[in-house]
Amino acid sequence: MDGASERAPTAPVPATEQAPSVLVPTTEDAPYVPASATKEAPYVPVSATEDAPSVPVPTTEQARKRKNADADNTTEPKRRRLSRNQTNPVEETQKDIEEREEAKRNRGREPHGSPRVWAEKRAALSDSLPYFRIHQGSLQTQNMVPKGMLIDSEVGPRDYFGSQVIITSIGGGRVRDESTGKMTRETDQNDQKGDCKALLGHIGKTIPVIAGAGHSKYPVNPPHYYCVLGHFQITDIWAEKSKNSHNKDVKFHMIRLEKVDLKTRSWFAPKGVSPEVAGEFLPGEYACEKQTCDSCRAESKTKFTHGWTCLHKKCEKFFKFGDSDVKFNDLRYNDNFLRERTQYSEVPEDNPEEVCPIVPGLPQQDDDSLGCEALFKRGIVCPKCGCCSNRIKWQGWYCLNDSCDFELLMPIKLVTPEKITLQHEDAMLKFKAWRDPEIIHEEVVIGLYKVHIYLIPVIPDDGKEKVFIGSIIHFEALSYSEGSSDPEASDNLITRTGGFNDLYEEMQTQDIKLERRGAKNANHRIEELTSHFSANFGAPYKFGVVVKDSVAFANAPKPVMETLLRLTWAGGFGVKETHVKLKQNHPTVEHKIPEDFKPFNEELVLGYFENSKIGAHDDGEKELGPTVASLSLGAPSVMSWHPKKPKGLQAEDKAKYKPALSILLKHGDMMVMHGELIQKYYNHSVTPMGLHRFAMTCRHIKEESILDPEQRKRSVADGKIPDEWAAREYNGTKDKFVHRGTDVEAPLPGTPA
Ligand SMILES: O=C(O)CCC(=O)C(=O)O
Ligand SMILES: [Fe+2]
Repeated sequence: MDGASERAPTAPVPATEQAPSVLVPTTEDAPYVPASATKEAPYVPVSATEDAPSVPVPTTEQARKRKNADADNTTEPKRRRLSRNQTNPVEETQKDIEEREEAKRNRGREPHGSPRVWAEKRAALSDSLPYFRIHQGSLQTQNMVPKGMLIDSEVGPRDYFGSQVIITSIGGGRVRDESTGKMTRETDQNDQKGDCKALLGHIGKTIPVIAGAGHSKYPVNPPHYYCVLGHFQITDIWAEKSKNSHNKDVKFHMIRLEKVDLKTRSWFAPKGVSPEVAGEFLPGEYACEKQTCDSCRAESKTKFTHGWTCLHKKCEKFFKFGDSDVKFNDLRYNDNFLRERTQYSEVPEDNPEEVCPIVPGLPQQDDDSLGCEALFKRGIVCPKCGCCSNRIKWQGWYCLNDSCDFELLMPIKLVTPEKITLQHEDAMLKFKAWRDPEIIHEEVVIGLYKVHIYLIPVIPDDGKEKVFIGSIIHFEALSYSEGSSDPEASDNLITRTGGFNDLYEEMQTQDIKLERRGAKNANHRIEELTSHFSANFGAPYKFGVVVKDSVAFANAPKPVMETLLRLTWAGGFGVKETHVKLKQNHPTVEHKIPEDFKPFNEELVLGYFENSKIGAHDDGEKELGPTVASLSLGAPSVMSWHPKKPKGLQAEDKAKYKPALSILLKHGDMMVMHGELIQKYYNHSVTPMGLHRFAMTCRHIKEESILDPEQRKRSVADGKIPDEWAAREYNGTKDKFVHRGTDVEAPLPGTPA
C-alpha cells in the first residue's frame, strides 16, 4: 500500500466537539532531544534564542502533500495563512531580551522532584490520558466542559510559568504566519465559540495541566518532553489587546491557573530554591487589588505593573492605561496578581484526584469483554515509572521507557463462530451496498463461492469514451449468503474441518506478532500510529517501515501459508475471469491489465480491534505487481473504492463523495484487485463492523524494482515459498488442498495427523 500515501485521517478528534484551535505549535520546529528514560538523563533544552536550528517538521499542509493518512488520530483543522508580505508585528523589547536570558538560566536548573506522568511523544500522551485525548490542540473539552490543558511552545510576552501559577493565552482564532511560521492573531477572539466559551463557563473548575518542553518559560529543565504538572484551578479569565500584522488592535483572552495543592512543593519548582523565590505562596499572604470602573461600573483586578485598567472588553475604558501610550508587549503582571492564592474550597466529592486521577488506572477485562474492545487499544500510564505507553503490540502493553520493564499482557479471548454470526447479522441490517452505474457487475458461481466481478472504468468526463482499467473481484463465501448451506455439511467452506473457522482460530491462537506502526511523522515527537496492527511475511513489503521485523515465508506460521495458497488460487482465477469478461467487447487500456498472473511472494497480515480501520489509500507502490488479493476473517467490514479526483468536486468535499463501489467483506470472503491503474485512479478504505478482524493481503513484489542488491537478495530469499508449501495448491472449485497440478488431496504441512 502506498502507505504513507493518501490515507485519510481516520477518526475524528475524540471527546471534544470543536476542532482544536492551536495546531502543531511553532516550537514543534525546535529540536528536542529526548531525555533518555533514566531520571538522571538531562533534558537538552530548546534554546530560547532565534538561532535555534529548526527540524523540518512538515506543516499540516506539507504533511497532507506527503500523503500521510493512516494515523489513528484526528482530522486536521483548516488553517488560514498569512501572506508572505504581511509582517509579524511582535517586536522584541528590552523586557523580552531579559526574559529570554532568564529562561535560559531556568533551563539550566534541575527540578525539585519528578513528574508522576510523562511522555516523549504526543500520540502516547493523548492515547493514554483520559483528560487529554486530543492529538492536536491544547484544550480537551467534552460537551463544552474543559477536561485537560497543554501549555507548550505558543508562548506570548505575558505568559507566565511559575511553580504554582500559569498564565497563558486561550487558543482559537490564530493563523500561522508563513514567513515566520508563528501563530498570530489577526481578528478579535470570539468568546462565544470554542475553547474560549468552554473555559469562560468554568471559572473555578479544576483541570489537569500538562507542560511541553517547548515552553520557553519553563522554570526548570524538564526530564521529558511532556510532563503532567498536576491539578490546577481556573482562577481568572480576562480580555487583553494586542496588535495584528496590520497594526490594528485585536482582543483576545488570557487565563490564569493556580495549582490546587499549594502545600506540597511542585516537582517543577527549581531544586535548592526557596519557596518564596520559586513563587510558592499560601492563600492570604498576598492579594491583588480591585477597582470599579467609573464607566461600566464593573470590577477589574489591578493586574499590570502599569496600573489599573478596565478589563471588560465592551467598556470604552477597556485596556486604557491613563494617558500613557502603552506598548502592549511591554505590559507585565504585577507581583500581587502573580502571588495571590485562592482558597480552594474542597468538597470531598469534588476532590480532583478522585474525579480525574492524574495517574489513570490500568484497563481491566471483565467477563463480558474480549480484550479487543476500543478501550483496550488506548495507551496506559506505566504504574512503575509514569511513562505514557501506547498499545503497540497485539498481546498487550509494554512500557515505552527503555529502562522500565513493566508489561501488561492481555490475551484476547477466542472469538467464537457464534460471535461472528451475530456480528454478520448485525452488519447485514446496516450495510448498504453501492456500485456506480458505470461499473459493470457480472456474477459467476465457482464451487461454494459466489464470485462478483466488477469491471472498473475510469469514470469518464462527459462525452468521453469509458475505458476499463481493471477489475475488483469479490469471492463471497456462500455459507453466509442467502440459502446458506448446512453448517454441519463437510462441504461447508466455513465450518468444515480445516475451513475458515479453523483458520480463524489458528490465527487467533498463534502469535503473529502484530504491531501498530508509525503512520504519520514517523520517529518524530508528533508521530501517529496506525489504527490497525500489522505483520509482514515473505518478501519485505516496505523497506524502512515494516521491513525490519518482516518474517520470511520459510518461518511463517501455518495459517499465513495456508492463506497464501488460498489467495494464489483466487488471484489466478480472478485474473482469468477478468479477461473472460473484458473480452465481451469492453474497451480497455492496453497492456495495463496483464493476462498472466504473477504469483504472490508477500503477505501482510492486519489485525483490527473495535473501531480500528484503514483509511483511504492505494496499493500502488512501484514495487508492486498488478494483482492484490485479500482474505477476511472475523468481523465483517465495509471495503470502499473512491475515485481519487471526483469530477467537479473540491478536495474539501471529498469526504461527502459517494464511493464508486462499496462491498461487505464477510468472514471467509476473498477480494482481488487486478490492474495497476486501479491504484492510480482509486483509493480504497476498509472499516470493520465488529470487534475483531484479520485481513491477510498478498502481493507480488517485483524483484527488478528493488535497486539495492542486498535488499533484492533478501526480498528474493524471504519471498521464496518453502518446497513443502510450493508442492501444494488450493483448488477453490473443490475447496480442497491438493498436490500441485493433481486432483489428489494433500494434508497441509503442520496439520496434526
Ligand atoms: O483490511 C483489508 O481488508 C484491506 C487492507 C488493505 O487495504 C491493505 O493492507 O492495503
Ligand atoms: Fe490496501
